[in-house]
Amino acid sequence: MNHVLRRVVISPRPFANLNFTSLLINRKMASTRSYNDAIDALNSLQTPFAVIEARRKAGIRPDGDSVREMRGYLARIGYPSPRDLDPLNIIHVAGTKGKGSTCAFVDSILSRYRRKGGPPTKVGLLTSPHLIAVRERIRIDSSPISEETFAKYFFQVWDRLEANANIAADQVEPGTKPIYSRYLTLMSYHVFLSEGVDAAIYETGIGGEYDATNVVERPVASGISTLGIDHVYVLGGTVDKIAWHKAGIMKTGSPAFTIEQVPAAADVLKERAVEKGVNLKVLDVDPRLKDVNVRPDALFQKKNATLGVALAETVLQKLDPSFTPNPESLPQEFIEGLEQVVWRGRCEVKEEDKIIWHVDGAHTVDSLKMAARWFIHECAERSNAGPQVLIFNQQGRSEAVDFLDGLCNTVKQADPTGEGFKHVIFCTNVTYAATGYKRDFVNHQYNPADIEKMTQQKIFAEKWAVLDRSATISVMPSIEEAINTARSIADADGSGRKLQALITGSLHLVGGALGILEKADAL
Ligand SMILES: Nc1ncnc2c1ncn2[C@@H]1O[C@H](COP(=O)(O)OP(=O)(O)OP(=O)(O)O)[C@@H](O)[C@H]1O
Ligand SMILES: [Mg+2]
Ligand SMILES: [Mg+2]
Repeated sequence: MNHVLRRVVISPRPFANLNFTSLLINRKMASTRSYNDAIDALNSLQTPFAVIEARRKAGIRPDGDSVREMRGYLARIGYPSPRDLDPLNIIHVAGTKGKGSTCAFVDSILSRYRRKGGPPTKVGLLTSPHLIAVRERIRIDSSPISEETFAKYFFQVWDRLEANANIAADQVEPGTKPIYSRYLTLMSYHVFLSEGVDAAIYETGIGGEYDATNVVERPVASGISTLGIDHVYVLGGTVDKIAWHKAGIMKTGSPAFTIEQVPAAADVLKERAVEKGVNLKVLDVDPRLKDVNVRPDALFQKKNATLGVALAETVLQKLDPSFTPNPESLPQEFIEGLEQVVWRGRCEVKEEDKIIWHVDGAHTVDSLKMAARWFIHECAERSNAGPQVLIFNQQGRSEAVDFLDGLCNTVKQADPTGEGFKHVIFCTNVTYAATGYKRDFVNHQYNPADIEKMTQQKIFAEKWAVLDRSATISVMPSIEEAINTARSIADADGSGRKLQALITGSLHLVGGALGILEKADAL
């Protein structure tokens, strides 16, 4: 087993330094205020690892205060009433898996109407997490906002929060700023309203009820994608508890949609819909998708597409009274939107001379099984498929070791040869061997010592050795070295067949890997 620890460049930045960091940022901001300054300032809003640990130990979880605080911050940046968000015609999506994909379908469909002259005329999209760069979380007309636009609005929000530090003091503590992802959510409202967006698609961050995106009171529609287990610490360890949180995005007076769910989740969604007086529609896979080439050709993606279609139809009906859905068939704009959607890092295939890379950001038990089935399906379709290699990571979640059973067994069972992965490489999320993290990936929420010692990766390696005695297992300190290891295996193979590599377990891993494979920002 390769436990060689190379130089890992990380910046631990203890909590005690935060004030100093902010001072430096404030001083620098006055003169330059570039995108990089904005990302540094944003990174200073991350909750440090030590604080997260302390909260966990004390059992502190988000509650209703978090939405009230967001309202206070909105007031400080110039939007005192929740009605101020109405011009955005928000489509709000929650779920354990498929949120981002559903939002991407809606965005892609609406963009076809926009290009025809609308409505809508300008489409906003907020998603999380990011794959390559922070600014990709906030898109207008399907493109991440530019570095200049990001920096401009980032600092407008920053300055307004400071200038109005005492407004809405009954809702949020004076002088504070929202943490990282909440800041981006807050900023997105300002960006979209300032830029004249008239349809905005919002993916929730974690849960729904207490999520920062839940400040919206009158969404055009809410959609709940597939529910399962994730973020157990915040949301609870059973699917009914998780469903309670996600159901929090349904709003009285707005239509809500979901797809088939496991019974425990479906029951909670229905109960909460009744409580709120919401007409929740539970959709079977849309029969109009029969002749639509949704990729990958898998049930989970058809469910995401079904939800996307219903949400897009609802917003189009609101914006254009002459738009009437046809129950028999989908308009050409919908078909093109669904078939040509781009949602990077999910079920993506990249071919090189000696390797075919399969890249998927799955990071829950269920979605990793889905990714494993997709991978085997892809390999089975090729005549020249060589040995299978896995590159995996998941940082900062101790339960991630349990992801490995499903991944290992699904691949073995689904693989006609029954062989499974011949080589398994666990690496950290550090992008490059020599220079460490890209600025957009600096993460103070992980324990730096664990990354330096590759603690998590060694636990994964030990577990895999039990699951599959025949696999060759390596542990690598960076994504770049993991990719190079796979390339060396391909070089040494000599069978003339292409190595089949699956990169999965974390969107950060996948984003870093795509950047390396494309030798550039894959944005
Ligand atoms: N409906 C679904 N059910 C199960 N797995 C899914 C579903 N949709 C997507 N996936 C898997 O989950 C991965 C992430 O998809 P997506 O980005 O749509 O989810 P998400 O809900 O936004 O997740 P997160 O924000 O937690 O990363 C995909 O690459 C795919 O492997
Ligand atoms: Mg998630
Ligand atoms: Mg997402």
